[in-house]
Amino acid sequence: MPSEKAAGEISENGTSSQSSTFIKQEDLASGKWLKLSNVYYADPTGRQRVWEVTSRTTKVAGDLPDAVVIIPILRRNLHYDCTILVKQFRPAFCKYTIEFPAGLLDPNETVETCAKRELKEETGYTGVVKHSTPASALDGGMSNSTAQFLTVQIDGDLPENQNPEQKSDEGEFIEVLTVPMDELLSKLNEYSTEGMVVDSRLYMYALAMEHTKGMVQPKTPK
Ligand SMILES: Nc1nc2c([nH]c(=O)n2[C@H]2C[C@H](O)[C@@H](COP(=O)(O)OP(=O)(O)O)O2)c(=O)[nH]1
Repeated sequence: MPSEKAAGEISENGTSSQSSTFIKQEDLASGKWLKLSNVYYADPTGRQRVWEVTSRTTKVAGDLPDAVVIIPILRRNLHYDCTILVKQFRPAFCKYTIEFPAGLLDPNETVETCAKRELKEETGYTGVVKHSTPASALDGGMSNSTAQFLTVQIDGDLPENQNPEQKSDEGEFIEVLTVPMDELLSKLNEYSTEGMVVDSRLYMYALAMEHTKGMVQPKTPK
């Protein structure tokens, strides 16, 4: 027999019988790039709660994301399809990370223009946008930071992609890694074993590809 739901309990289709509501935001500290705030809200039972939240001071208004992440697909004649990754020192970890190319959206820039600009700056490649996600959460437990993920196809046989040259910003030291799609998960595991921190979205992308290959079968109900 189905049990009675408590107020605010999440139902089977994922909706709540009542919803949480925003009360107010109190800024605690602000630097040049990041802000720390307390967000006060009422939970579905009406009880007031508080959550510590970080946000970027560069956040643009509206539904635009903070950042654009590029999923590059490099196609060349007589080569397996590859993706392009970036290795860089991340002070938050004091370690090198492996990530998809990405960058913050400039004011008045479209996500497509940002994706092409960041891909060019970080890797030297020029490509065509094939797919775009909505703005999605990057770390919802601690930040309101969002990103759109754009799949960009790179024709590696074009003259402009023969000798790709980065256009790095001052203070940016990025190593470009070309990894065959087929070997992505095993390469990421290698990087991890070697002490690098692999970005979780990149990891999940590689893992999902393994799932679709049937090497790791998601369990389905019989
Ligand atoms: N959190 C933080 N962001 C910074 C700092 N300095 C700084 O420039 N930024 C912002 C502005 C930089 O543009 C950005 C660098 O982050 P990346 O993910 O590598 O994106 P990119 O490809 O460079 O746009 O972070 C800082 O000290 N802290």
